[in-house]
Amino acid sequence: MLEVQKLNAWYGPSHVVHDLSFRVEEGEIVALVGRNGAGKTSTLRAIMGLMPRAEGEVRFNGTDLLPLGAHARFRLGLGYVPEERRIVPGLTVRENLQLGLVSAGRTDERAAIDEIARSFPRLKERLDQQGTTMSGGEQQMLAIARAIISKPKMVLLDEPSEGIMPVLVEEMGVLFRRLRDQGTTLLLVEQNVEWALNLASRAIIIDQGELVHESSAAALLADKDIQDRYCAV
Ligand SMILES: Nc1ncnc2c1ncn2[C@@H]1O[C@H](COP(=O)(O)OP(=O)(O)OP(=O)(O)O)[C@@H](O)[C@H]1O
Repeated sequence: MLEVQKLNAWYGPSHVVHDLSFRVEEGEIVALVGRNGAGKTSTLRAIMGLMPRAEGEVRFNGTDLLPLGAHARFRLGLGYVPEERRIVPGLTVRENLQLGLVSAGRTDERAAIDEIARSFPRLKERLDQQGTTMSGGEQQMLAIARAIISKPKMVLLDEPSEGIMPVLVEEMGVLFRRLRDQGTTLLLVEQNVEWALNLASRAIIIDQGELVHESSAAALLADKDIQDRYCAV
């Protein structure tokens, strides 16, 4: 579904992603891990068209994404939950969800919001509340809901469990498994390595912008040496 070939990316003069190649198959959860500053966020941003400069090839269901703008990538069915969540201040939960529909060009608004509210009971009770007045974990759930309301084929998630209380992290895991079972493909960047590896079928590690390890998630879960070498905080 997603084929990344010799991807390179830069912030100005700093070259932060180096010849990165990996694939994500349809319907799987892939964990992308590595220590702080390894280049995980930059990789997701390059896939989404949000890096100042990116070169190489990123194919999504055969279409080369790099020549396309970020908006066109959303429309092809790629969803993105950035690390900083970007819940819009001054807008209610419902209005934040509507933004997800608008950017994907989906118009059956009432049905879409009813449907998403069933999957996120915590949001259902708060549809008319300001999004930014919710807890950090609830805002993260809103950011995820906003990304999946348009039914993307694949979602890139940047450290969704960061700073979230354990009960919500648990709920998030259930949600990700359900999304996968419904056919959504997930690329999950995480610092919470054990949690991510328990959800994923495959794992990729990047270090200093390069791919240094690729295996089944179970194999990496069992390999504490590699985890310590590349994922220790
Ligand atoms: N806006 C920016 N301008 C310049 N350099 C940046 C910028 N954002 C990140 N970098 C640098 O790019 C490199 C990769 O950072 P990136 O955020 O992709 O790593 P990461 O693995 O996602 O780490 P983290 O877990 O801390 O988010 C780091 O050296 C970082 O300092």
